[in-house]
Amino acid sequence: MEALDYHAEERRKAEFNLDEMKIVWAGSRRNYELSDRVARLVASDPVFRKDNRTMLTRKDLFKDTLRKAAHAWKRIIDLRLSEEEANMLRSYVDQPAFTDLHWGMFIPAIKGQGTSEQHEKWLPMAYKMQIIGCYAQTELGHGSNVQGLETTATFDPQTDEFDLHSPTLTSSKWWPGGLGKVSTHAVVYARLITGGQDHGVHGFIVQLRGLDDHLPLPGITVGDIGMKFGSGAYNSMDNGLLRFDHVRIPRNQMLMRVSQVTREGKFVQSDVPRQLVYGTMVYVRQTIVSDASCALARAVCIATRYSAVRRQFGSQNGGPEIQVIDYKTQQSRLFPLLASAYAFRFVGEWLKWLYTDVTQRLQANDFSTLPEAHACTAGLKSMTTSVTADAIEECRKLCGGHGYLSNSGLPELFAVYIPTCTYEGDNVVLLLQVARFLMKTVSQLGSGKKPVGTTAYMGRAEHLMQCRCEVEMAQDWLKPSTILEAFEARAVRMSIACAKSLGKFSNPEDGFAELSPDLVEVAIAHCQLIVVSKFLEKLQQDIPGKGVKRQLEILCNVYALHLLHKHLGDFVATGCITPNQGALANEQLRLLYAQVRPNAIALVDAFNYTDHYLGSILGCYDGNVYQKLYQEAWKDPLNDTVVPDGYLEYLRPILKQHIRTARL
Ligand SMILES: CC/C=C\C/C=C\C/C=C\C/C=C\CCCCC(=O)SCCNC(=O)CCNC(=O)[C@H](O)C(C)(C)COP(=O)(O)OP(=O)(O)OC[C@H]1O[C@@H](n2cnc3c(N)ncnc32)[C@H](O)[C@@H]1OP(=O)(O)O
Ligand SMILES: Cc1cc2nc3c(=O)[nH]c(=O)nc-3n(C[C@H](O)[C@H](O)[C@H](O)COP(=O)(O)OP(=O)(O)OC[C@H]3O[C@@H](n4cnc5c(N)ncnc54)[C@H](O)[C@@H]3O)c2cc1C
Repeated sequence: MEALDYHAEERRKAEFNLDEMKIVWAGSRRNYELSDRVARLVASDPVFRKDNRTMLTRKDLFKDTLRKAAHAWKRIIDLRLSEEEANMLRSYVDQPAFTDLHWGMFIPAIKGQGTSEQHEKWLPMAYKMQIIGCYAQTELGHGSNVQGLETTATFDPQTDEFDLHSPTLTSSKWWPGGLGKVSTHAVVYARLITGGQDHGVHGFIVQLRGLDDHLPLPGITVGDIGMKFGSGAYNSMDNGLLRFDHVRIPRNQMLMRVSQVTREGKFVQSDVPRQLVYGTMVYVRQTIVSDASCALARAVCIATRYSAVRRQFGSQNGGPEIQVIDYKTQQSRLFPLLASAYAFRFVGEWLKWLYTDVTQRLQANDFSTLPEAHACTAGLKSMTTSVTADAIEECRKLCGGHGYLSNSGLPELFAVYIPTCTYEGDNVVLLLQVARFLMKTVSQLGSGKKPVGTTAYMGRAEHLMQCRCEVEMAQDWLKPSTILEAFEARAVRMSIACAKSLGKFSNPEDGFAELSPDLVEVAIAHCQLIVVSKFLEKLQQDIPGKGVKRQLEILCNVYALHLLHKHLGDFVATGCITPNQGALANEQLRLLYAQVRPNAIALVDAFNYTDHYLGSILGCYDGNVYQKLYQEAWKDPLNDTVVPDGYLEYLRPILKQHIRTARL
């Protein structure tokens, strides 16, 4: 018997080839096939069940995480999965674990900052998971200010060793994932001291626990920092604390690609810029942008499918009520998020390319694109994670009361997702880095140095400062060049206005501090321009499949025009557009929503998420929401007994007292 599909009618409405859209979303046919196979593999494996995890105690959740990680590793070995497939498998298991940090930061830190001898020694053990590592940078007293870290690594020429020490309470390492209970090793960031001189923060490979008994090595105090936001959620991770009491490590465990310490204790700074010590963060920020599109797509998929099932008001002659997805307000809240998911997907693809390019250049000692890579990864990490975190909460509200149920999947997704706005760089701190980069670019405009890459538009500042938007009718807003010029003009005008204001301060640092809220806005305008322009560039590509390109054009316009509507103040205040042109953009936006509507369900189907990965009754593929909610309610442990525990001790006496009082 064919299973009932409550979305069948919605799916029939789609005006594009879904299979081709799935490939666009995945990046290529190969990626699609790989990811589809791995997602199904995880979904069909009972060990990876996750429907009960919000009910587990912290200890049970942690043990469950260890069990899943061990099982995942077994599957990876047994099935001889490639590194790419293994990463996919871990991400579909969808439970934050120490392995994220081992593969995502410990290994990349050694690869990026270690010498070839260090690669040869450490990487084979790490790849086989004979050692498990984490990334121990943040301290109790300092996270954002990396140069403010206090842990010391003092070279002792007598023994050819470093002495790792935590001199203060605030120097305790605090937060590293995987550190609390699992990691045998860590890349520890500490101030390098040689001959009494402080050379700033560098990375060191330090063994923390015995490989036979898992006990902390002498001089090491290590443990978990405690429960975090939400039930389940990120509590599967053992974020840890760590203190060193004069722990000795051999000299060759300092990561020495950027700087070296010789046998005699001489500090040698190579030609490689010191910022490469921050390289692992750049790598992870880049991956976080792609992950943002996945998390956003997940929330949007749940809210869209549920909005098509849910009906409220408007029944005519006893007929069905209106699907909430047909309310214009619902569309104006939901469809920009759907468009943003696609936009972040494409900018994530581009950022991956940029990162690969900069890595290849670094290997050839070309450091010219490093500032651009830093600004793009920092800015886009910040912008996409902030939008996604807010969007998950918006999707919860779009699902009304049922969105607040744990089994909607949204509370847990929110709790797991929100720390991305903080980790790997606080989002405001990162936007200020972008602003610095932009102000530097503006200051060099008259010097003959041509801005390149994502700031190339600033080379056309003269035109962009005085150009007038030519929109006369709503449909004029559909011209890519019109949209692009409006975003470029807004970004450049905001940058130059801020640069001028900065120029009024005698001390530039005072000016930067004073104007920092405006500078954050400038950075956001620049990042939004990048996302819009990369979406438009994507549309220049040959995109096969009936109606696929057309849908993407619609989504691109929704993305750009909803931003224009949201930030109308910026656009109008900088004189890029008139208030009337702003109103025309809004008119066009409404027309675009009507075009998205029949395709909405198919556009979220294109994410190809299994019900297992989505983990949401409201977002389940077949849309059989009410029956599933009803069945699920009875599985709650509170419903194991008809009369609850505690009735005799606490409820009955009150009720009886009531009866006694009534009798009086
Ligand atoms: C299921 C998942 C599966 C797989 C996922 C795969 C991978 C993901 C893995 C794990 C993810 C899971 C969990 C996440 C765990 C999170 C881990 C962490 O949070 S680690 C700790 C992160 N910490 C931070 O990000 C700290 C933020 N602070 C900084 O980066 C810096 O201190 C600063 C704010 C940039 C300031 O640094 P500093 O004071 O040194 O710099 P200045 O402002 O003086 O600038 C000097 C100069 O340097 C340039 N610059 C700064 N940073 C960089 C850089 N990274 N690269 C290149 N250049 C940089 C800066 O622009 C200045 O340039 P100038 O103006 O002089 O030209
Ligand atoms: C779940 C999670 C996992 C983590 N995993 C790891 C890990 O594996 N390894 C690791 O080393 N670290 C890890 N961290 C730590 C994380 O990287 C830091 O918390 C993060 O970099 C932010 O630093 P902070 O906590 O010092 O924030 P703070 O800098 O103290 O921020 C507090 C507030 O001050 C503001 N602020 C700070 N500086 C400025 C400024 N210059 N200008 C304007 N405003 C400013 C911020 O915007 C923010 O509002 C993790 C954190 C979390 C939450």
